[in-house]
Amino acid sequence: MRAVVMGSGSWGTAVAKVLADAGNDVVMWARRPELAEQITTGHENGDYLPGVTLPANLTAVSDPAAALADRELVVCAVPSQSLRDNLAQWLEHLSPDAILLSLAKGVEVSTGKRMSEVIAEVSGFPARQIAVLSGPNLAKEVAQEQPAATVIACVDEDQAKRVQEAFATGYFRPYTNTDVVGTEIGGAAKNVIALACGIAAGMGYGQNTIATIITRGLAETIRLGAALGADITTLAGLAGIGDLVATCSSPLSRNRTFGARLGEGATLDEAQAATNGQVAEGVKSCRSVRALGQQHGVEMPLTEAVYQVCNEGMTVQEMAVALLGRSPKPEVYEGRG
Ligand SMILES: NC(=O)c1ccc[n+]([C@@H]2O[C@H](COP(=O)([O-])OP(=O)(O)OC[C@H]3O[C@@H](n4cnc5c(N)ncnc54)[C@H](O)[C@@H]3O)[C@@H](O)[C@H]2O)c1
Ligand SMILES: O=P(O)(O)OC[C@H](O)CO
Repeated sequence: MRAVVMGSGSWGTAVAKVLADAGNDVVMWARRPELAEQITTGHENGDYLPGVTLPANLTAVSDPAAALADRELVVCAVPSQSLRDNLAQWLEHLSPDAILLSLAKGVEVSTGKRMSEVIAEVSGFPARQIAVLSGPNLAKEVAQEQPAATVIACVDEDQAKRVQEAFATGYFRPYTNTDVVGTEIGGAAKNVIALACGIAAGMGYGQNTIATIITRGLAETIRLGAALGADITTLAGLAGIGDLVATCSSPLSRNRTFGARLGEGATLDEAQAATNGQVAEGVKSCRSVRALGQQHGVEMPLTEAVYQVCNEGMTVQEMAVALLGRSPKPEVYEGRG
C-alpha cells in the first residue's frame, strides 16, 4: 500500500519501519524538519529510537500536504489528546478513499470519545474507512524485530484484512477483529492500570501485588467494555490481557515508569519532567476512562485511585490504604448500577 505515518515518535517510527519492511511504499511526517532530514538521510530517529537503523527506502517530510498526497493508508501516530487538532489540519490533504488507522491508546478528555469516534467526527469518513491497531507492542522491541503480534480492528472485515496484509512481516503478526470498541478500550484502560502497577513497584511491592493489580485491572476493563458494547472476548486477547501484561510488566513502558517514579516518592511534576518528552497516555486518560465508567455506572476502583493520585493530590500511601480498605466482594460480580 501507499502509506503515510503521521507522527514520528517512538511508536510511529517503529510502525513505519514495519510497514516498510513489509514492502509498502512508506513516508513519515515529522513536525520538525531536522528530524525528517535525520530519518531520510541518516536512517535513524535519534530522539525516540536511538540505535535502530531504519530502512533505506523510508523517508520523512515535515509538510503534511506532501506527506498525505495520494496515500491509501494514513496512520495517525500522535498522542490521543492532540489527534483532533492534528487531523483537522490534515483533512484537506486526505485522499477520499484512504483508510485512517489510529495507533493512539487513549480517550479524549474533553469529550470522552474513543479515537475512532474522534476520527469519524473530524473526518466525516464512514466507519469502514476507520481502523485501529492495538496490542502488546512496546516500540523498542518491535523496532528491534523481536516477535510480536497485534490486532487490527475495523467494522469492515475486508478492510481490516487489507491493513493486516500491509503489516504482516516475519517478526510482526497482525490479527483482525471487527470489535473496534473492545480493541480501543483495552488499549486506553491498560495505560491507567500500568500506572497503578508502576506505583506499586515503586513502593517496593513484589509480584503478588503486580499480579493482583493486573487481574483486577482486567476485571474493571471488562466491566467497562461490556457496558460500552464491546465483545469481552476481545479483552481476553492481544488488545486486552496481552497489552495489559506487557505494559504492566515492562520497564520500557512509559506509563509503568511514570507510576514507578510516583511510587518512589516523586511529585507529578518530577515524574513528568523525567519522561523526556514522551507521552504517558494514562496520566490524562485516567480522567476520561474514569468518566466513562461513571457515566455507565461501572465500578473502577483502580482507575479511580490512579485518577485521585494524578488529579486530586492523593498520596500513593493513601491510594494503597483506600484500595485495600474497600468492602469485601465476590471475585466475579457485575459491578454496575
Ligand atoms: N511507544 C510505544 O511503545 C507505543 C506502542 C503502542 C502504542 N503507542 C501509542 O501510540 C501513540 C503515540 O505514541 P508514541 O509512543 O509514538 O509517542 P511519543 O511520545 O514517542 O511521540 C509522540 C509523537 O507525536 C508528536 N506530538 C506530540 N504532541 C503533538 C501534538 N500536539 N501535535 C503533533 N504531534 C505531536 C511528538 O513530536 C512525537 O513525534 C500513543 O497513544 C501511545 O499510547 C505507543
Ligand atoms: O510505553 P507505554 O506505557 O505507552 O506503552 C507502550 C505500548 O502501548 C505497549 O503496548
